[in-house]
Order: sequence, then C-alpha cells, then structure tokens
Amino acid sequence: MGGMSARPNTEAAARQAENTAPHRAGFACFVGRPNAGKSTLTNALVGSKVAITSNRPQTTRHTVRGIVHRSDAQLILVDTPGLHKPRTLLGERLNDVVRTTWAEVDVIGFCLPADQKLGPGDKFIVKELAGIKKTPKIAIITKTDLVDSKTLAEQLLAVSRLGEELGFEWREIVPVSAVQDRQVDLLADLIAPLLPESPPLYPEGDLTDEPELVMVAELIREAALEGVRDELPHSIAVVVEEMLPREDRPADKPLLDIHANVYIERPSQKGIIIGPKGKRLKDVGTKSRKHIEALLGTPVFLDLHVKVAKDWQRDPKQLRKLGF
Ligand SMILES: Nc1nc2c(ncn2[C@@H]2O[C@H](COP(=O)(O)OP(=O)(O)OP(=O)(O)O)[C@@H](O)[C@H]2O)c(=O)[nH]1
Repeated sequence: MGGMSARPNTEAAARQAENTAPHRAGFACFVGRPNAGKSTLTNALVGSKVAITSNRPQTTRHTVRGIVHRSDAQLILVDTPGLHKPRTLLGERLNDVVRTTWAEVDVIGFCLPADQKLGPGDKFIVKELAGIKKTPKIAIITKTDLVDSKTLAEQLLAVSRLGEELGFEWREIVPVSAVQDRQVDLLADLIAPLLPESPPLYPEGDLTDEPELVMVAELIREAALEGVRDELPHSIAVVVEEMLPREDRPADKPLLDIHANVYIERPSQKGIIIGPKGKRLKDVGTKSRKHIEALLGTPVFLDLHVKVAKDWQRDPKQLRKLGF
C-alpha cells in the first residue's frame, strides 16, 4: 500500500524517528472544495465520528476539531467550512474564518477528490493557499477508491503542476481513501514531523473538545438565565472562547482556564445580567463553575464577560459568530 505514496520512503523514516524524536503537537486543517471529503478524512484519522459528514455540500458550519493521539505526536485537526467564491457578506465572513484558521495552523492539507477534474474552485483555493507562505502544505487526493490508477496518476500530476504554476512546492502529495482506510495512517505519519515540538495539548483520550465546549456554554447560559427568564426571555447566548489547562501547574493540582462571553441583545440588558456591583454575574460564575467542575472533573477558573451583540437573533453574521 505504501507504494501508492508519492514519497514512499517518508513513512519508514517517520516510523524510525518515532523512537528517538521529541514529542510533537500542533494543529492541521483540511481545506478543499465542498464535498471533497474533509470531514470523512478527519473521522478516519481520529477513528471516531466527530465531524458531521453528509453528501450535501456545506454541512460543516462549525470549526470541529478531532484529536489524533500517537506516541510521537498529537495532531489536532481543525475542520473549516469550505472556501468558495463569496457572493454575500456572510460568504465573505465565512472565507475570513477560513483564512484566519489557515494562518494559525501548523500544516494545511489541501483535499482534492480523485474522481473530479481539478477545476476553477480548486484553483481559487490553492491560489489563496500560495499566499500563506510559511505554513507547510500537503496535497491530499481523496476518494482514491473511486478511480483507476491511471486517473489517479493524472490527478497527482495535475495537483503537482498547479503548485508549480503558483510558485510553491507541496511538502507531500498523498493519495488516500478514508472510506477504505487506505493510506490514512500514512497521512498522519507525514503530518506529524511537520508539527512543532511540544508536549500533548489535550488529555489522552479526548477526541474532540466540541461537545465539552457546547455543554460548558449551556451550563453558563442556564445559570445566567436563572431568575431573569421574564426579563431576558431568549436574549442570552454564551460562547466559550477558550478552554485551556493553565501552564506550570503541578500534575496533581491542575486548573482549567475557561474564557466565555455572555451575549445580550441590547445595552440596557447589561445591568440585568451584571447586577448591582457585579453581584449577579459573580453568582452566575460561581454557580456555573461548580457545575462545570462536576462535569469535567477538574478545578476551573471561569472568566466571564458580558457583551452586546445587537439584535443577534435577526442578524445572520451574529448568529454565525454565536455558533448558530
Ligand atoms: N467513495 C468514497 N467516498 C468518500 C470518501 N470520503 C468521503 N466520501 C464521500 O464524499 C461525500 C462528502 O464527504 P465529506 O467528508 O462530508 O466532505 P467535506 O469536504 O467535509 O464536505 P463539506 O463539509 O461540504 O465541505 C460523502 O458522501 C462521503 O461519504 C472516500 O474516501 N471514498
């Protein structure tokens, strides 16, 4: 099977390095036209169903992370919505989200389905990628089970040429089939050495932080709504911005830092949430922190901010930002 790789020797080299190399951890994202197979590949790598897959384009609305735990590396996969030619403001905003993600990750995997001719949509994406100079880029030919070897060879050549045309070289070009689990491990082998040296960023066994983030946000929203349901019927949304273990804590005294924003619709509602001298917000924090600690089984430092997102329920951009 290794013979299908464009760089077959890299697998052995990576395996060999596993014993001696320092541990690595970092972020990768898969980009590509809608339906290219990004979510399915994420799931195959993680070995569990964490991203939403469907045969309808544009189902991935959230940045869903899958986490691959290996002895030599921890690979955190960020699954972005597809980049496309923007026709609306919302479309432009989605593209901004994608570009921001690209600039932050350690590796970008460009996914191109083996059974589709390389088209203008793909070129649009790769052109954008060419502008992100410092991030290593891997071309992944997906769905190889759908084509014969001649078609696959042509696709490998086409994607390689496209890189050349745009003035950069793919670090690797890898054909995979997520559905038949062909070369999926090899892909992880090739990505791992491109990640920065780092201890694991997530506890072993975590496959995604998405459900936890959502549950934590729900617990905060619940506490924030308590006693004010009549005044703020549906006006509260909570977004957990960050959830990270505090650095430099001894192993037996961990602390999880959680930063969350409580969004309301109008400035006049701020007072209701915050309360006299901030007492209500403090109570919301204390109460929800207890529930969060019970849920996650670890001490938590909860940092809550109240923000006004004007008329968020009627504004598609705000809805998107708030995770709807
Ligand atoms: N035969 C075959 N089909 C695949 C493979 N990978 C994905 N598919 C199918 O292709 C379709 C799209 O896959 P997704 O993983 O949802 O694609 P995506 O790129 O995440 O799509 P968006 O979220 O719209 O960007 C689904 O019907 C998958 O079952 C593969 O390796 N082989």
